[in-house]
Amino acid sequence: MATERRISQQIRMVERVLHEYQQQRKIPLARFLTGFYKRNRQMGGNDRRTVSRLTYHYFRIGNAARQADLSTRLAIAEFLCSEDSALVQLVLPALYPSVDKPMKEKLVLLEQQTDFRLEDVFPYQGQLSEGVDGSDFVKSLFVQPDLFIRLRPGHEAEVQKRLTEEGISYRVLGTSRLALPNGVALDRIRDLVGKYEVQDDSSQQTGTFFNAADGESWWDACAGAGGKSLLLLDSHPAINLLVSDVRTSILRNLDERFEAAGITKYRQKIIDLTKDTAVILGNEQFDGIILDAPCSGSGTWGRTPEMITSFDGDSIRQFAAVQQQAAEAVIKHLKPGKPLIYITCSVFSEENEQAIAFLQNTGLVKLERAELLQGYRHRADSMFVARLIRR
Ligand SMILES: C[S@@+](CC[C@H](N)C(=O)[O-])C[C@H]1O[C@@H](n2cnc3c(N)ncnc32)[C@H](O)[C@@H]1O
Repeated sequence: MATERRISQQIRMVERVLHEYQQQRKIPLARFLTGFYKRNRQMGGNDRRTVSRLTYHYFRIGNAARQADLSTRLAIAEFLCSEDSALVQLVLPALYPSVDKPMKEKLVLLEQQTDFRLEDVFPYQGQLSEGVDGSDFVKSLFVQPDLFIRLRPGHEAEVQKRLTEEGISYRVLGTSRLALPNGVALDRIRDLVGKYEVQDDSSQQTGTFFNAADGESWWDACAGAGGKSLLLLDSHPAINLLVSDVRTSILRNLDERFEAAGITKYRQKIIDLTKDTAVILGNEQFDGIILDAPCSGSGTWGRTPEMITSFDGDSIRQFAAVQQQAAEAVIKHLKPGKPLIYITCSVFSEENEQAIAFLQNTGLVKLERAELLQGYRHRADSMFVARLIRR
């Protein structure tokens, strides 16, 4: 009975979270929850963890079973996304014995016994890129992706040794790639700062498209906090790098990250790629340009499932317009025969292969290689990357 009361309280708390979150929808759920718990200090650690889990699961089922009342909907989401749940036991007792069954079986049971329909979860199935299996992609949204780190050159053995000493479990994916359970507080291991980078596995894979050479000059034109730049510099330390972004604040994060990594030799500028870049760059020409374009982020929604329902589908077109404009702007600064690396963390064709088709149609570039990195198949982000050569 005590458990029943506790679960009812947790459901009411989730209701409050959802109601308050509705008012400020623009911020990520993770940030909202941090603020919510600060305002509700009476909540204990267990309640916080449960409320966070329930809220994330609620968003993971997107638009499915929308007509169901909150407790049923939470139970459906819990059934699908967890291997055990007191809430399922209470609200959907007939399904509870199957809560630890494989997802495939659970989906069949849910569709037989509730209003849940897989096709209702993700509203943009028709807009997916070639090479994305719609059904597998949607199922990946029910699972929290892993945390991936890239071990910086020379520190591979030390980082693994320290993780083991700290009792942190990890999977080795390659000489410098590790997968860890999400939520591991790595930053508390102070002596490892600068020796690894938190970087999604697909993001790390984009580096195989760079193929730079010593002495070349490269421009990371949407550098953000510098994830791709660090990847580039770690494999090609002897290049000359310009980093730019439209946001000053994010470039400050980049500076801090570069400092921690011991990287001091780079140029930095604030450049808005939707404006005339010649004002700042003159006619400077580069041997390689990375355009990690602003995008819908739909390949990362396993980490931010609140986006499944809050994303405005019309904005895909707006992102695509900015991507085309930005790519045309940077291509002007590329030497003939040299590569533009176009990257998105989107699974939408309008931001991916259609952007490439547009750029090829300008006659300015030819496509060397493109790939949809199917992170959704192994608990990572999904990304698109293309290498285009300036004619
Ligand atoms: C996908 S993020 C870059 C992530 C970064 N490359 C990394 O690996 O960590 C896209 C970046 O594009 C920047 N951006 C958005 N609009 C822009 C514009 N008009 N001109 C230049 N940069 C822009 C954003 O500020 C954001 O940092």
